[in-house]
Amino acid sequence: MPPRRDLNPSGLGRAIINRKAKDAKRMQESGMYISDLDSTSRLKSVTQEGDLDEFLNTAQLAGTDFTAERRNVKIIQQSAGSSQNPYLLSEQEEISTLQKHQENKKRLRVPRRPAWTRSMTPAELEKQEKTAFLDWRRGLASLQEEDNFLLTPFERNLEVWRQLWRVLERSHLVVQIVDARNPLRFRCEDLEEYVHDVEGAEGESGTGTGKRRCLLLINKADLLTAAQRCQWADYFDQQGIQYAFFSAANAAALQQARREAALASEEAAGVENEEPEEPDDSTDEEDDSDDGESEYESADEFYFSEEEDSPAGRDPRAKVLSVLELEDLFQKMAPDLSVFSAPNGKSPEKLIVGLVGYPNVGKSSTINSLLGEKKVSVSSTPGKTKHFQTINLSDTIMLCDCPGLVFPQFATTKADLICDGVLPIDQMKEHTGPAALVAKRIPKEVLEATYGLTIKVKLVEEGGDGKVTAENFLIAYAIGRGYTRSGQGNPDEARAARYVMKDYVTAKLLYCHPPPAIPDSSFNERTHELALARYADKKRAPVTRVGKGADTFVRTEPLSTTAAPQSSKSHDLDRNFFENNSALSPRPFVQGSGGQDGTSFTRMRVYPHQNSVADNGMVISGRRARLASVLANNAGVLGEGKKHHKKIKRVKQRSGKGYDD
Ligand SMILES: Nc1nc2c(ncn2[C@@H]2O[C@H](COP(=O)(O)OP(=O)(O)OP(=O)(O)O)[C@@H](O)[C@H]2O)c(=O)[nH]1
Repeated sequence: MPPRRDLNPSGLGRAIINRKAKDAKRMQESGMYISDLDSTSRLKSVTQEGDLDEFLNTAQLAGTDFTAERRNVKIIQQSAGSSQNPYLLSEQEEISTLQKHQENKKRLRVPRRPAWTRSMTPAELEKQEKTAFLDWRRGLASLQEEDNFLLTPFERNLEVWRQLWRVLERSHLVVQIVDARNPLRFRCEDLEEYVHDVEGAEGESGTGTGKRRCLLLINKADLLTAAQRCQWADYFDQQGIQYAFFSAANAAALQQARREAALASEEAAGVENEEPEEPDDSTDEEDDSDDGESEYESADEFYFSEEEDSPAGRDPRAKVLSVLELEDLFQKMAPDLSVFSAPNGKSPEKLIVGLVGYPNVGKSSTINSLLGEKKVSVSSTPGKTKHFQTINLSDTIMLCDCPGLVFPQFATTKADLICDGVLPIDQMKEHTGPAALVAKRIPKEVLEATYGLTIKVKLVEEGGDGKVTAENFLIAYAIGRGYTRSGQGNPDEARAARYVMKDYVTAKLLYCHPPPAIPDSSFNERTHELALARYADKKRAPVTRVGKGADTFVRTEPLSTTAAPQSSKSHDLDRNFFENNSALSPRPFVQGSGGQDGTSFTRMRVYPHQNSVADNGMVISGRRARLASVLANNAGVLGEGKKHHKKIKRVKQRSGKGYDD
């Protein structure tokens, strides 16, 4: 007998189907035309759209009939024989482009949330937000098409902007976090203007405007020398910008040291390592568990401890604030909360600090360091934070973390955005542009010393210009690491580029943009000197060359730390030496085969960049270097605990560092 049909149509399966259909309908209405969406994909950051996507999304947002218009096709022509990368601008083009940007910067706006009241229905609210958003997108499109401006990929998903609107409405102090290596790239001036225009959370006209405050927090300040921070401080002072330097990485290192010191003193006192008890309210220490892993391993080598003793290092404007100093600054900068009174006359109980910024500038790390705990997941992949979160920092402060947002900006190139860590490297389709920028910004000697490579360049006598190009750098890197393309075994430049770009973004290859009117070369001179000192003892990887015809030979070059072009005499000498002493010559590095000399894996050998130079010139490990620098700068801070988080239990989380989820 066939099984009886279930006569009840309201089973779980039907409920799921109904739910999906409802979600899909809502999504259609909210601005994304795709239908298979759940709550996370609604918040997916959309910074790059194909023409068709853009066309359909615009049509969807408009919710009306549309007529397709033919777009003008721009052809970028490159003169034959030019060494200029077609994905980058020439020097002249860059100057005129920047000038044009400066003149038109007021036209780049953050989308505003239209005024709203509690009496509006959700549908009305939705409709007016979509209309305003569409107008905003049209404005940017006309900037691109009519005025021929090139814009950076910017956030196009209305849902993500809605997150920003909510964060701004809730916050009393809006902290814009920027990356110290390029603060102006990450600073959105219009956001600061918008903060002053934002209406109150109650949506009643005039209740919130002009009351919120802004602060520019320059995170990753550990990557700047004290002198560089002073130069930036001069610039920000001139512009009347409220700013502070901070390093979430230094703060985390200090917190870890505090935990280790506490653990060591417990052990010294002979305390049994039993199940940890709930911490006592009267103690300062907040946590006793630790996985011993630093979140900032990749950038660990950059601490300018010796700089802190210089006159620039003693300039209070250039000081890298500690966590407690930053918290104090929030309080000092806070507006009077009584002006934010709700209609019932009650003032807010806590200061709400909104944290806003581009992806990957370190918002989550800053929050973690403020909390002294890992509460927000940190990743080197941009765009990890998807939804805004509120976190109680203390009895008086609440943090509000906004997802990373790519604000509209005039573009120089997409390559710049990859270098700035705004666009994910794993989605990089064109690698020569970003690699050419790295080769232009980091001197040849530093590239060679960092990777232990010898980069061959075309000298003037050979018809070249003696400069490192993306191509010869990537080829040297790929050969040194044994990255070959399947098939003919040619060097895999695309793969090499991905590794190099990750190193650039995580600051293993460090370049800092100077304030306007300060030349690049002088600004980064000390940074490059320190990088050279750090890798001074690093050996060069052998270069494998294949000659032509009967003369074909494979040889390795001597290990040297200089990169002078070889004369024919030394060429012969080398050849002689290596052919006769092939047993002595180093073997090329083969991935997975252990150390470069064929011995077993050691961290020092495989990751030699994780060394740093101490004040006395000695090479010390990254974490020790960071700590030395932080301690030099904050004498006595090891004992400085934070009372208000002692109860938070640390949840062990994968850092995501070095991996892409
Ligand atoms: N050197 C250095 N690196 C830092 C610092 N703060 C964060 N980083 C690194 O920057 C990367 C991004 O940090 P996150 O805290 O995840 O950045 P986020 O702004 O929250 O990123 P989204 O989640 O994409 O919005 C990670 O690789 C961090 O290790 C710092 O003060 N110094």
